[in-house]
Amino acid sequence: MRANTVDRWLRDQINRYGPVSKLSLFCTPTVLLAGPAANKFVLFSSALHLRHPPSSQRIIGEKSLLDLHGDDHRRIRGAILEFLKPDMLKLYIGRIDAEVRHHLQENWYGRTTVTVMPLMKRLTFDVISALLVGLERGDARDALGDDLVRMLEGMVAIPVNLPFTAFSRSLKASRRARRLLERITLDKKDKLEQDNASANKDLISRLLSLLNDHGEQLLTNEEIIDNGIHALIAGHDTTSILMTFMVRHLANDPATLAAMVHEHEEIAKKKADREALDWEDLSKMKFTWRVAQETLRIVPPVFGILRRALEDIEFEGYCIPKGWQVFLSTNVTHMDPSIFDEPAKFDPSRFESLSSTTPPCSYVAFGGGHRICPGMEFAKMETLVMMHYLVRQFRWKLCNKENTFVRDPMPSPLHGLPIKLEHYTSL
Ligand code: HEM
Repeated sequence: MRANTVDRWLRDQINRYGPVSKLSLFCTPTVLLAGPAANKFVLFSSALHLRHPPSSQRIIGEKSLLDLHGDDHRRIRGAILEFLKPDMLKLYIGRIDAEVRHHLQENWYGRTTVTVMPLMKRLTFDVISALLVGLERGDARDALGDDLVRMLEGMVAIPVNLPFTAFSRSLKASRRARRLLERITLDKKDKLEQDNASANKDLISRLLSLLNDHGEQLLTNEEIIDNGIHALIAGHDTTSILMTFMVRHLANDPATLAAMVHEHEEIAKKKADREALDWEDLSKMKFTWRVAQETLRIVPPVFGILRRALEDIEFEGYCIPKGWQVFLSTNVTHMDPSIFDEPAKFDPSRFESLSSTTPPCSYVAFGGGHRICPGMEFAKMETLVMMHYLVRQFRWKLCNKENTFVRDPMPSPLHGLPIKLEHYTSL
């Protein structure tokens, strides 16, 4: 998948054969769909089950949301949302703020060039490992970070467990990460039982403290571990890609950058020196979030959604046979000129009134329906906090003029996006 040819190939396929066509994916007959009606059909249908590359289940574990449906999916998703809902997330802005400042101080400040993508990955990992698993900075966090990278490398690999394959390295990393999460889970359980820890400290503590109607732990330890690993994986590359592509875009769009700087300076004016951002500050970053949404429209980290038909099912007069896959190309809809006027133009103002100007389900960067991304608010918080400090402290120029990216299957800019940095103000 080189130089975003996948996006182009999907667009050509849909232009040639229309919004419903056939192909073979992972050796399985697959219906390719695009458009708002297809988005609604796929995201809301209970006759289509989530399908993912076979290697990912063995890396993440069988009890994660990826493999669950119906009541089990609702129970675990509900538990995860107990942590990821805005009321809870409000409690964590200070910690995200501290991680972002530390990251900038360690990795950006005093440098003349940096490579953005690996740094954004490091930052998102630091934030999610602190808030989802409760790991402080140190060796255990670093080891989990290395294992997470290895796990991600094997997610779409051929699932053959032979020595020296990406898949076998991923499985080993997954076993190590699982052992670490198991130790952390048992330790937190002990502390919670002795009333020696807060149930709201992180996702694992929150999941451990949820009880069913009989007063028993709602989720088993295995469910907690598998879903902890899944949340780490789901939250790592996605948010770092968003922030990387925002940096790439802002380098060549002084008007958007100036509007963002203005928004953040207004917020900073009312803060004491070194005071952390709070929920109210984030609620004022409306323009910045529109810039993020527009970035996700043009370069969605998740460019397609895969499902499997549980029974024969009809869409717009076509029968999709039981067992077939459905691949929903979300990026093709995002770039459809009949829905988004001048789709290649970067225009954050589209998001001022998106629902009145586009058909429902046109914008699906975070999915939709019962599997809509539960980490959306979390990703929003991380992105807004990072952008607040970045645009106030730095100016930058791209080292590579070529404006392309590869998909593998997540998008990544050329050479990880090296930039020349200029320091604007100090921390
Ligand atoms: C810019 C950042 C992000 C983007 C673009 C994104 C996108 C998505 C999309 C499109 C889906 C739906 C996939 C489908 O229907 O098959 C999804 C699901 C999911 N995301 Fe995100 N995500 C982001 C950040 C996060 C974060 C930070 C977390 C965790 C803290 C997270 C956790 C999850 C989980 C657990 C699911 C599975 C939900 C389910 O199956 O019920 N995501 N995400």
